Amino acid sequence: MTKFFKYQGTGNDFVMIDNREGGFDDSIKNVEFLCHRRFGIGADGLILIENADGFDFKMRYFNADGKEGSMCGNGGRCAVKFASDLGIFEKQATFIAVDGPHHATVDQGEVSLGMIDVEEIFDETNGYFLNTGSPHLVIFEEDLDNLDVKTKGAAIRYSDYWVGKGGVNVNFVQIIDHENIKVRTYERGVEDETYSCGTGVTAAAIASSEKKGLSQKLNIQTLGGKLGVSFQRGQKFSEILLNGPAIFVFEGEVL
Ligand SMILES: N[C@@H](CCC[C@H](N)C(=O)O)C(=O)O
Repeated sequence: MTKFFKYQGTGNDFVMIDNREGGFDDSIKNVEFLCHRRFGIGADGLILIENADGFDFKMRYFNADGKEGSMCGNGGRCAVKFASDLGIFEKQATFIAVDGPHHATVDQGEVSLGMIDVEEIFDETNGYFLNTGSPHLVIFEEDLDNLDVKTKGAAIRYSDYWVGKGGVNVNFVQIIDHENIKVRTYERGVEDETYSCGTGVTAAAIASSEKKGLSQKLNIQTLGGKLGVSFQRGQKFSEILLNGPAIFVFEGEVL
């Protein structure tokens, strides 16, 4: 039996496993099964909390397709809340993930997560590309409510160009005003629109500030709720913080 916990961060949902003693079957088949919304628990991804020397914990992230992925921002926030609920730390945590060390703070249900520095924004034919721990394309749109995100996002993600680069997450952004944007994301590895994507809204906020002159502290409306992103701009984009809720949903055991 595998003991699991389900968490969500603005509707981006994750199966969480405490794997500090090892033993979890992290095969593609098993992770895909656990994330399956009909045959399994159902989630956009699965996260393992493991031990790591010099850190409070190590986070390993797998997409719903069962493959170990790049960084997940909402998953990172949920991992921090899970580790806090397990009693691994009190208010401040330092953990290691696939993209390097992260610092985070928890204040009840809110988690503020430090993201990796972003070196550069690349102009692409249909948007802006940046890596916030995961690869993201940011496309500005006038009307997000009436956009077919799944069809449009999949067409871009599966284009020869992006498949050749290992795939991409596609974020559609509508500017509301100087401090507010709306974001909808097609996620690689889930291969669908998710309710929210942490590394995606981080990319959207940086691109909105840099390319459209918006604030360096933005409120972001996603399908699953509100997130905040702030950062500093120097030679690169640094001190990037992703803030928002990370919520325990239920726990159980699965064969
Ligand atoms: N939902 C995540 C993003 C996870 C990574 C992505 N699916 C990929 O493999 O590129 C987030 O909150 O950042």
